[in-house]
Amino acid sequence: MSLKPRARSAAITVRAAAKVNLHLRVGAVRADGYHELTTVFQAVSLFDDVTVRAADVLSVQTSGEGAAEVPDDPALNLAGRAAVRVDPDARVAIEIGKSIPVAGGMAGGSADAAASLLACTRLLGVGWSRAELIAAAADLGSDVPFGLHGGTALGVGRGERLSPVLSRGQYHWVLAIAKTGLATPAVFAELDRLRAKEAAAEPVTHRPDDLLRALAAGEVEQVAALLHNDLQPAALSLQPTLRRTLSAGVDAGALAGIVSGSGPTCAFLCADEEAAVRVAAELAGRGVAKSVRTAHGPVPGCRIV
Ligand SMILES: C[C@@](CO)(OP(=O)(O)O)[C@H](O)COP(=O)(O)OP(=O)(O)OC[C@H]1O[C@@H](n2ccc(N)nc2=O)[C@H](O)[C@@H]1O
Ligand SMILES: Nc1ncnc2c1ncn2[C@@H]1O[C@H](COP(=O)(O)OP(=O)(O)O)[C@@H](O)[C@H]1O
Repeated sequence: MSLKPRARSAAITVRAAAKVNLHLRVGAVRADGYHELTTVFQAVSLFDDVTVRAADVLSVQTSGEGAAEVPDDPALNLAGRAAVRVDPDARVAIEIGKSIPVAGGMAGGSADAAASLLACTRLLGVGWSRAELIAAAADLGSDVPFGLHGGTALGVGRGERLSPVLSRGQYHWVLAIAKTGLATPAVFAELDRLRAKEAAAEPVTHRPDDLLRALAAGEVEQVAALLHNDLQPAALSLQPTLRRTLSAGVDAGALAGIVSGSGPTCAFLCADEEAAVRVAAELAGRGVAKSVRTAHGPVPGCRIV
């Protein structure tokens, strides 16, 4: 007789959002190999859908944007690993419908992990508190707690310790999705290499008070002027063609452009929705990206649909 918690419903689908880092300062390498960082995340309206149902064995199937680059082995797929974190003997079939670019610096895998955690706890009737859910998320990856949280948040530590940020208004983005991805560890390693070469001063990771004030006031132009990413030089060093993408977006009328997290997706903040549609059309015509999307933020974190 099985002592496993019983499945309570046939299938649960959780929708999970992508993120951009409005601000990302990378500090020193810690003893555990991670970098201390300070970041401001904003969840944006590109979504993956993760559906979990009871099954005989654990499996993961991915469809949609970039599915061929996502591992289906549950031991490698972050959504499969999340299911095992909920129950080491989880017998669930996980289906991921991807819209978030893979290895794009938009935390798609982390979003899927967060969605799978939420879906599996519900499906398997695991009565975790919110704190237990967040702790499991942090075990799975630095960006996973933000996948649950959504909205706008300040992240410290390795990015997993979050506090909510007051943000007024909607921000309209154009996302230029690159032909090939960048692996997050490689981008951090490239930053270390560049810093060692330049004998740079000790990096600073203090709270970005000016940006937090601009977000609270809903001043989009001010937010655009304050976008910052310490990983950008490393991403540009690994994919030099991104320089052309960044200038093309600004030439097309965006207020500012930035590499999203570890890249290579370039995110352009626009004055309003109309401007974003114009910039997206112009950028698509220049052929500097595999695809161009518009999105707005902030949007909520994982939710059951
Ligand atoms: C850079 C950021 C910005 O939000 O995300 P992406 O842009 O890649 O999505 C995050 O810091 C990534 O978060 P996540 O993708 O969850 O990373 P993890 O799985 O925790 O770590 C993957 C690898 O990235 C490096 N890493 C990550 C976080 C951190 N604070 N310091 C690091 O050095 C380490 O090499 C680590 O082994
Ligand atoms: N569910 C998943 N979705 C996407 N990538 C995944 C997933 N599970 C594991 N991966 C692996 O993680 C790598 C980085 O994933 P992703 O989260 O898309 O990028 P980033 O860290 O740049 O935001 C991918 O190249 C892939 O090999």
